Amino acid sequence: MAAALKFTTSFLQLKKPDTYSLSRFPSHKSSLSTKTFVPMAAASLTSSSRVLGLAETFTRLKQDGKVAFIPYITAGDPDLSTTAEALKVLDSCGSDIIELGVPYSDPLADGPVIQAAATRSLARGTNFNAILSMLNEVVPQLSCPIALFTYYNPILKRGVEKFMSTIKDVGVHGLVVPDVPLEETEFLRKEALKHKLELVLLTTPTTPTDRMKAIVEASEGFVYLVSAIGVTGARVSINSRVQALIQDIKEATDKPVAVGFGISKPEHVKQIAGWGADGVIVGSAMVKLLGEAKSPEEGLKELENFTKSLISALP
Ligand SMILES: O=P(O)(O)OC[C@@H](O)[C@@H](O)c1c[nH]c2ccccc12
Repeated sequence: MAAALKFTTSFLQLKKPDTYSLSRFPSHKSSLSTKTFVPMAAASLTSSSRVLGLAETFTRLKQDGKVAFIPYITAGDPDLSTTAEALKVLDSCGSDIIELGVPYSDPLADGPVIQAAATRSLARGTNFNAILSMLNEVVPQLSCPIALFTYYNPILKRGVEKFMSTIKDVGVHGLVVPDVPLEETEFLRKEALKHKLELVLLTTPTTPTDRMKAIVEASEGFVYLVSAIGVTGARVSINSRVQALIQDIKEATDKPVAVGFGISKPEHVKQIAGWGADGVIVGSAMVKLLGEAKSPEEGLKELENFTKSLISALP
């Protein structure tokens, strides 16, 4: 899919930056129901212990016979303070990896829900530096790793080397770039490896076998299997071809395979886990709850309930 996506340079010049401050929320514990589960890992996190990376997370889950739950949300929608709380809610509910999207003005691979979220976030003035300062404060409070999700243009604007060192400094573990041209993937991968970042690559139902094999060979952390043709967005049902696609990938690599696109119900999660996926990725359904709620507090509560309903469907 990456090669199909032309890469654009129309990154919006942002208006008044959305400064990040948690002042709107008391400590997130009190903004969540008292029975909120805090995973043992978080409870036992000390200054000496560290958050596992993406590949390590899958290794640990596989040893426990578990499937990774990987939510995606758009940074700054409805605002960065809510994003900070949402990251903690998703972590406290037991998410294994969180994909955090950098809003972009030309999100070619995104459907209407995530496009609207990016538009709202950019209209608020969300910028990359504000996202970094939020992450700098929130990542140390999380027990699961963050995979930053960005289109290629914001990386090029900052410079690949500078981009990689900057996100590493705030504790990001992985990177997902859906529109990096195939011929530039190797360079991006080398720079990511230099900064101990895991660059996750994507394969799709229409990716030729030879190219899929090259992608899974080069992908770090896990392989992202896009389940459907087209753009992101909740689907009524999941393409039954995904089962065979997962097996094809597993014949080509021992790396974990996580499936995304369209997943929006517990039965989707159960189905994909039953097909042998090592992880499930849910974006639009999460983004919709957060971005379209009557208030941030309501959005966070709905996000918590929805996340728990999906995680409870995993083995
Ligand atoms: O939104 P969905 O259909 O649940 O799919 C996950 C997706 O949101 C997330 O992984 C993602 C957000 N934007 C993307 C662009 C390309 C590939 C993947 C993505």
